[in-house]
Amino acid sequence: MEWEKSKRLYEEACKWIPGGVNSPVRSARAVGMNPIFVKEARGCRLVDEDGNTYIDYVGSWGPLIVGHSHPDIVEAVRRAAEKGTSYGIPTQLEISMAQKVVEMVPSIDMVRMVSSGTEATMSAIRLARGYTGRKKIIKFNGCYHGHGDCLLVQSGSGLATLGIPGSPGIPEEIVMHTLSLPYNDLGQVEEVMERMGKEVAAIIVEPVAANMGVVLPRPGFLQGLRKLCDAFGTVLIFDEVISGFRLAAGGAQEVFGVLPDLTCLGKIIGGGLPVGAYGGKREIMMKMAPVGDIYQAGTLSGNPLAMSAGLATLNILSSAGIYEVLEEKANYLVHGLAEGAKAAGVSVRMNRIGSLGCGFFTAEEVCDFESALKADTQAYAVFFQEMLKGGIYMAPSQFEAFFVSLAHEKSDLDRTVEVAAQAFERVREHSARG
Ligand SMILES: NCC(=O)CCC(=O)O
Repeated sequence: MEWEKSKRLYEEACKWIPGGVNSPVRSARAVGMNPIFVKEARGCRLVDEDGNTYIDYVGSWGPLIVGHSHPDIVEAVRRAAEKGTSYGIPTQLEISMAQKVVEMVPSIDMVRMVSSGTEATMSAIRLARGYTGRKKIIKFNGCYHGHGDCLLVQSGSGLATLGIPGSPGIPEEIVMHTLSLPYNDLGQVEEVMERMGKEVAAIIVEPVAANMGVVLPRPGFLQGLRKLCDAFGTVLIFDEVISGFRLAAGGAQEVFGVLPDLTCLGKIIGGGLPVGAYGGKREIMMKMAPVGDIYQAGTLSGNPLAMSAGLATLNILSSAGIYEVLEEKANYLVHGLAEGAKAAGVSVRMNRIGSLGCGFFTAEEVCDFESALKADTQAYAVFFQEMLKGGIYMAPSQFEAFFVSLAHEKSDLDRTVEVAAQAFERVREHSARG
């Protein structure tokens, strides 16, 4: 496989864009490569500028659950664009979107659209603080809630890939109110809440952590957070930017039967266009301006193109049996991958829920950030490179998820398993060489 054109484009990009990328996670540095430059994509397939084709498991980091350039989405965006791309004036589309979200997500009574997941979490935190009149927030190590200042503490995603805990440029006065605790350790949360629960505005959590690889909540963890928030008058925020509409129509809260006070959404709700949303209990949401005095705004919030793409996606996801289909595809894939790793004698921990998954190159159970960080990132780099050469595009980091879409056919999954079997062999050879 040749990457001549991608290489040239990368060199050119680096002259004008820091690191050649508009988001650090797109860099392939951690896996010892340059990024590929995409020309186009359809279904589950990407085509790069050199004409190489890949089966894609990144899906734009989650939004493309129905696959690339799905005809319904393309048509919805085209129709919307013909009527204007943005007004900054309310549209009926925004009502349809709000109704759809309220119908699908169990805990949401009212919702506000924004333009990214980062905006959603920033706004939800402000709302929780404004509503409670408290400053402190609790988050969890390895969870990533976008790049807003007060949440960039012990974060996953690109920070985990780069091995950095936070970012210069964030004054300590801003993060002094953020406490980051180990994911899945309810005991520690209880202890902190006993001490200072009345000062804690919000507990924010990815109900399924998907930015340190994928880590599932232990039985009772989410329920325990709910109880603590009830006991101390703290707002429970689920960041379902990744898990929302991915695990089920109602996201992780539906799957685990735990209802947060506020939910942050993004990715799938925009069908591949820039979007975010936060919503929840009416009583809390009504504190937002212009009815209340907590402020949040946006030129492109509720953008008609994004609403149209999002609604078209949510309509597909509302059909009966869709999540069972996704479950079946992802289960099939993960079984195949696990068998390949076993046959090659490589220790891989497959963590999966629905069409969201990850393989950690470690023999130990991965249940939090600490155990995730024990994964062998060199082994992952070898795996990534071999998969890429075989025409399979995985996330260029051990600490990101893979996403199975409705567009992945059995033959695509079979091909993936076949390439992976070889890739695991290369990993074993590489490890044997030390
Ligand atoms: N876990 C990574 C993402 O969700 C993608 C957002 C980004 O570009 O940082």
